[in-house]
Amino acid sequence: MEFPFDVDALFPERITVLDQHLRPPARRPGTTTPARVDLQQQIMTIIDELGKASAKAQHLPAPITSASRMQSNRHVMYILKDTSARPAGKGAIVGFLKVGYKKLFVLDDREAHNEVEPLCILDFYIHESLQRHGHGRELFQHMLQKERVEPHQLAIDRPSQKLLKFLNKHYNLETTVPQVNNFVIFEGFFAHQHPPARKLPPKRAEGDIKPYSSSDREFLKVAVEPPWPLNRAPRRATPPAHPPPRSSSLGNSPERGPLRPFVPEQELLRSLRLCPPHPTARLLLATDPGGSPAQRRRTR
Ligand SMILES: CC(=O)SCCNC(=O)CCNC(=O)[C@H](O)C(C)(C)COP(=O)(O)OP(=O)(O)OC[C@H]1O[C@@H](n2cnc3c(N)ncnc32)[C@H](O)[C@@H]1OP(=O)(O)O
Repeated sequence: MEFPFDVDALFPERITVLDQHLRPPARRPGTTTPARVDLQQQIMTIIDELGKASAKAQHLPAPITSASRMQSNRHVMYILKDTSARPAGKGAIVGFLKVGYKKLFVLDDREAHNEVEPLCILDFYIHESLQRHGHGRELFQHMLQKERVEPHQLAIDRPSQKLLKFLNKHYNLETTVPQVNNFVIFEGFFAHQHPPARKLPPKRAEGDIKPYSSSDREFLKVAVEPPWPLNRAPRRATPPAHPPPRSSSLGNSPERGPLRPFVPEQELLRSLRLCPPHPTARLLLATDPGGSPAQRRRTR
């Protein structure tokens, strides 16, 4: 992937690691140094283009990786440059891997909920012309070493078939532990929780708790939709004009339909007993004059 500026000078190392600050790496001695703001603009251009290419490769309706999303999240991007081909002496980018810690509720093999904060594979892309040349493995290995994690300790955000094959081939990851969210975890995930699953800080104030295992890809569906099960259609006296969304089963992501009115209170409370609380639900209960504190406690 080529750019109209000198990628080779911008990223002196074969693999560059970027965090939310998008700081330009130190340049090689003797290279002219453009203004810092220009360098950061170049980095933002690279990230945006990589995000678009990755989305296209995965048939996503919109990129899940962009410079602005990097700046507003605590994700880490590993970017691999091509050190062999140097078109017009400006270098090229081979691909990237994006990771980040996320608080998730995952099921173990006894189907019990566990609150964990593992390192997650969020986005991964190698340029089409260079796939199956070992570049993906090189990036992945580098990330594992830097982050000090073992492959079975990772959670993967809705992996593609190619990524599942990749993980199987290079890391023998095959048997998954079925989940009800979009993350895939493999056998062995629960065997070693320290590290990488970060020790969680003391219980946060209720308002701070994030939605149920929110995937980075959620916003691709309906941006303002509340999470499952709050998005289920209310019971209706007359049949709906359209068939209801497919029901979910263990191991599959719940199918999300378009934004619907909230479920009736009793059904909502029943659903909430089955899953961790969500701020939207708390807001509903807090504004409901009939919702007693006892009812509210049941949602914890
Ligand atoms: C959470 C997420 O990010 S999900 C999205 C993952 N990204 C994508 O699907 C985008 C398109 N794919 C890619 O960019 C790349 O194929 C990656 C990132 C998945 C792997 O990078 P590569 O450089 O191709 O991997 P690398 O060369 O190190 O390993 C090759 C192995 O990956 C798997 N793989 C890679 N491409 C394919 C493919 N087209 N079909 C099937 N398996 C594939 C295979 O196991 C392959 O081994 P094989 O060639 O012996 O069958």
